[in-house]
Amino acid sequence: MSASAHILLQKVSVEFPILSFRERSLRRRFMRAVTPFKARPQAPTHIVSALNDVSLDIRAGDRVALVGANGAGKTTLLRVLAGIYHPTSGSADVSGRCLSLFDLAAGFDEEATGYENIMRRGLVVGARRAEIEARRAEIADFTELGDKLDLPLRTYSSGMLLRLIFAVATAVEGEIVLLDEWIGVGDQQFRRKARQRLDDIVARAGILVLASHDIDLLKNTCNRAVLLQQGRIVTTGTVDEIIDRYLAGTGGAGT
Ligand SMILES: Nc1ncnc2c1ncn2[C@@H]1O[C@H](COP(=O)(O)OP(=O)(O)OP(=O)(O)O)[C@@H](O)[C@H]1O
Repeated sequence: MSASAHILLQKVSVEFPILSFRERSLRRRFMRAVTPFKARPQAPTHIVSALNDVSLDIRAGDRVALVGANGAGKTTLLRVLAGIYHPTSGSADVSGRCLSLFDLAAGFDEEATGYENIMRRGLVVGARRAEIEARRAEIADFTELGDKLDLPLRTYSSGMLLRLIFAVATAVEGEIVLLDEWIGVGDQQFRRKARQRLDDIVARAGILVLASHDIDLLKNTCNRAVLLQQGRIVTTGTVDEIIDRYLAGTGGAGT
């Protein structure tokens, strides 16, 4: 297990400015472009505050459960840790290589072959070209897709696609593993194999951050938990304490 992994979030907020539908229409955008600046009406925007003043110190050995109702900010927090979103204010320092096991379909190209996609997606998850080339045969073997890897992705069944996506996403190791729900893919036999691979990756990681609504999974996998509500941390503690509190409705949906 990597002992050097460390995450330090200090007062992190993430806001999304939302343009109104009217403002996004092509005609409106054209009119704005041709209207002198002073004569333009103010853009009617709405701001969604997805994370608000979030501070966390996560160290090697921590298996952190992100707990909260729909829209609480769990995925946004994972995306900040993965470097996909930058904080609107505050700072996010993440030391250690991150393996982001969510948004898995990003970086795949329907028209490219399975083999070409192994390289494309590998680069998206931050692996080096030489590293992916060295692991190409192992990734191909893991998918059990054989000659189908020479065909474009658009010819794959959904199960075949998931095998490829999972095999590539888990081909490189991370000191920090970020998971948005546990991944279960494929038919029964592949699912067992995938579960074993994921268990091994998590066991070797220095830090795990797992967002899920599956209480048993969180209790069995994590040792710490963070309860989020409307983008704010309500409380942190042991996974049992926090889940009991969440289930009791303190920080749950609608509270
Ligand atoms: N790209 C975006 N643009 C605008 N608002 C967003 C965006 N992403 C998230 N949000 C908003 O931020 C808030 C937090 O969303 P997030 O996806 O982080 O919640 P979550 O806790 O992961 O929810 P769930 O359990 O449903 O997956 C929600 O109000 C959501 O509507």
